[in-house]
Amino acid sequence: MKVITLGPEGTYSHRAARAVVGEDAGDDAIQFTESVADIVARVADGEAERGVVPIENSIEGSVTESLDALCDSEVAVVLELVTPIRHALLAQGPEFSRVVSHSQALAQCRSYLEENHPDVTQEAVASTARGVEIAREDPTAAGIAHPDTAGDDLQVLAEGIQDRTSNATRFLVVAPASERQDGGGKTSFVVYPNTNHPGLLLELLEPFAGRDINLTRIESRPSGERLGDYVFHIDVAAGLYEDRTQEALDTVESLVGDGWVRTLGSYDTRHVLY
Ligand SMILES: O=C(O)C(=O)C[C@]1(C(=O)O)C=C[C@@H](O)C=C1
Repeated sequence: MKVITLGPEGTYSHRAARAVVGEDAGDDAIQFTESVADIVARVADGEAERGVVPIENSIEGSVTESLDALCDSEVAVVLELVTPIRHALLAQGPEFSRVVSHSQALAQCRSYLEENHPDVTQEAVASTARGVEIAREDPTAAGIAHPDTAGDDLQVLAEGIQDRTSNATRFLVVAPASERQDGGGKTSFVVYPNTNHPGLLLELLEPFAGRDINLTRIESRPSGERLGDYVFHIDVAAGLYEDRTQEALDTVESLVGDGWVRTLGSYDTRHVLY
């Protein structure tokens, strides 16, 4: 199975993608791109069978680029992967003047950096692994990434530098929309009401609450159409195979007259340790 994820090699997304292709898969089973939106678009276009994208971190919250990509391209979600994230500080030596990493990784290590390296500048790049590549070429740069990315030429200056030991990131495995599943313990929807009136959100959530369906997450993102206009990402702890989920979905669809509801499908959760 061809899987595409965030590169270059060595990102946390790459580590999560390995769980999808299996340990025995060849090197060419995983392809890389440096944009999350591109991962989702290439799966939607049928160029890759699966895509692995980070969606939410326990410290820093949503990966908004991924949420927006799920609105812009039509795909299905077929699996959720949850992995612990333990960051290391990597550089050619202990003297460096800038830290280069993914914005999520920098934010997850905010307290550590403030306490230990208050004077270094912080630069966000497309991935943790891209930051490591920069550190490999530039002695003034340090990366924040998985310690295994250090190789022979970088020193692991500190390990476990995330602000909480419980740090974990949730990844979604996306597939072409035709592979949308009804089976699984969770279901994701994207709802664009395209209207606004008092109690609208309450009306959209009542169909779930009234059927005893637990919401595991709701996130609003700007629709991009106009200020104050939102798209809602809703995850529930129920599968589409259940009557109660179908009934709730029918009610939500009837509420969004000029808007739309995208059903991303049902899926299970796998916890991946590495
Ligand atoms: O840069 C990486 O290594 C990624 O896979 C991206 C990403 C993210 O977007 O959250 C994945 C897991 C960690 O939370 C840090 C960065």
